[in-house]
Amino acid sequence: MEIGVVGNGQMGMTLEEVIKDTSYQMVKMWDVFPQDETITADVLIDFSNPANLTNILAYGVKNNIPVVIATTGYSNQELELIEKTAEKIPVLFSGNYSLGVIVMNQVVKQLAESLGETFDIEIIEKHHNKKLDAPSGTAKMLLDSVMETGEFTPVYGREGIAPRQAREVGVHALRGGTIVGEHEVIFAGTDELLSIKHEAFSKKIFAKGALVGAEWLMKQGPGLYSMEDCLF
Ligand SMILES: NC(=O)C1=CN([C@@H]2O[C@H](COP(=O)(O)OP(=O)(O)OC[C@H]3O[C@@H](n4cnc5c(N)ncnc54)[C@H](OP(=O)(O)O)[C@@H]3O)[C@@H](O)[C@H]2O)C=CC1
Ligand SMILES: O=C(O)C1=N[C@H](C(=O)O)C[C@H](O)C1
Repeated sequence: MEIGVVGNGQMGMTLEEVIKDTSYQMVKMWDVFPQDETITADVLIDFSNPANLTNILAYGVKNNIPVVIATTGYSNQELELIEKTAEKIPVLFSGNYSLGVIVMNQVVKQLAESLGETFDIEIIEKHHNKKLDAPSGTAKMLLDSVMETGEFTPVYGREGIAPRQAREVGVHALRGGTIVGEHEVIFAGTDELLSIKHEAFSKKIFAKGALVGAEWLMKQGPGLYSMEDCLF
């Protein structure tokens, strides 16, 4: 598999390192993806910035190349563009490519179905002090899973007199040091609390997951896929 890597920051460099231990080749790496790229690859993997999205998707469509999107922090308009483009080429999109988080997301859905009526749900994410977007792509994915199960209102942080309302889902973003990524969802009931937490100890888990996704995506037709589609 010949891979084009978009992003030569922390994740791009981690992916390059991980690719070296496989039979795959990295054909090129970009920080800013140009409008007129001519190089060919079997698949693009993007760990960069939403600013690259339009050019990446246009390149994918023009050359009929599948795209794995790992960048986070997209606007609703950009998410619509991803959906539209996936009608033409295979696109894999996940706020998190680690196996643990994908399974956690499934469990959160089940817990929200069972407990959402009676327990209070809060999502807490912690990341390094270089992270640009908040809340994290993973926190948004976990929130979407809760929202699928019923009528909930997201509340992003609290300040001042802000008593909790029924069916709120609190979402809290913490930033500091070199935390790789931590996500916790708590289900707080009367006199009991259930929580599920994932901690990443290395960025390699995301790179390895994206490669599993890329290999799988190359065998799919046009469509918008999740890592759940890929793994289960
Ligand atoms: N889905 C997942 O599993 C994971 C997703 N991510 C996401 O991947 C993305 C990259 O993360 P990470 O490598 O840590 O970030 P870095 O800041 O280390 O790297 C960002 C890269 O994007 C490039 N870039 C291109 N255009 C812009 C722009 N307009 N503004 C800023 N950067 C730009 C940077 O180029 P330059 O250096 O020239 O500025 C750099 O190569 C983030 O969105 C992050 O949330 C991260 C880990 C896991
Ligand atoms: O920016 C990061 O570092 C990470 N971003 C992803 C997110 O926004 O959820 C995934 C992971 O937690 C690391």
